[in-house]
Amino acid sequence: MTTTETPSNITSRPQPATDSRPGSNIILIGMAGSGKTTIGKALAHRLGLAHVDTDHLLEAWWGIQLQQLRDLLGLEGFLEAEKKCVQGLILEDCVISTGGSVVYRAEAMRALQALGPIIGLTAGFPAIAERIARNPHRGLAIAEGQTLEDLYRERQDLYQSWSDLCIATDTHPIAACVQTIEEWLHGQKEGPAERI
Ligand SMILES: Nc1ncnc2c1ncn2[C@@H]1O[C@H](COP(=O)(O)OP(=O)(O)OP(=O)(O)O)[C@@H](O)[C@H]1O
Ligand SMILES: O=C(O)C1=C[C@@H](O)[C@@H](O)[C@H](O)C1
Ligand SMILES: [Mg+2]
Repeated sequence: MTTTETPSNITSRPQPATDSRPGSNIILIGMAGSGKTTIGKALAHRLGLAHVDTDHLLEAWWGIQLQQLRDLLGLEGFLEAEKKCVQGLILEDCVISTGGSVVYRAEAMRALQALGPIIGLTAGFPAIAERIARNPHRGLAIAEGQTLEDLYRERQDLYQSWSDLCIATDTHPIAACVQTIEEWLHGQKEGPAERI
């Protein structure tokens, strides 16, 4: 080791290996309750990949639940913490489920784009409202005075514009969503990537 090298085993973050394959992950985005965690786990299992959920990383890093973190940091602070978490990801061959609010930070989305194709999970507002009501402990990055429907409408174009593929999770069961994603990924390996 020369004197200019940083001892990588002590303080520096691990860097991607020189033979790393950027883009080998699969990223899921979508509204809270759209199924990022559920489909992410099932897809990872199906493909034999590891599953990483950035919501769980944030909770582990801060040691508190997401809604508590949102309350502690405020909306902007939460979005910044989520962005930093995503920008710090160094991953290969993982299915990455994200938080619903990650689309509010373009830098975070560009970091995700570098990690692999982005799949947007969609569902109509009634299904999202029902799924969120079923799990009231689910955190939400919602501004004061905003309704869930406002939030849903505000985000639709964002999710769509960052997605390489969109899959409806309210009209297809989990296994069918996983199969469609798997087939699409297979097609991507054979031909050039296409935004649909
Ligand atoms: N086809 C489907 N795909 C995914 N989830 C489905 C489907 N049908 C029903 N569900 C249900 O919808 C819910 C989706 O919740 P999940 O926690 O996976 O969403 P999420 O996008 O990760 O939300 P959050 O952003 O809050 O983490 C689960 O209760 C799941 O069982
Ligand atoms: O859609 C949202 O606003 C959120 C969804 C969750 O995944 C968490 O990332 C967080 O609670 C915010
Ligand atoms: Mg989730």
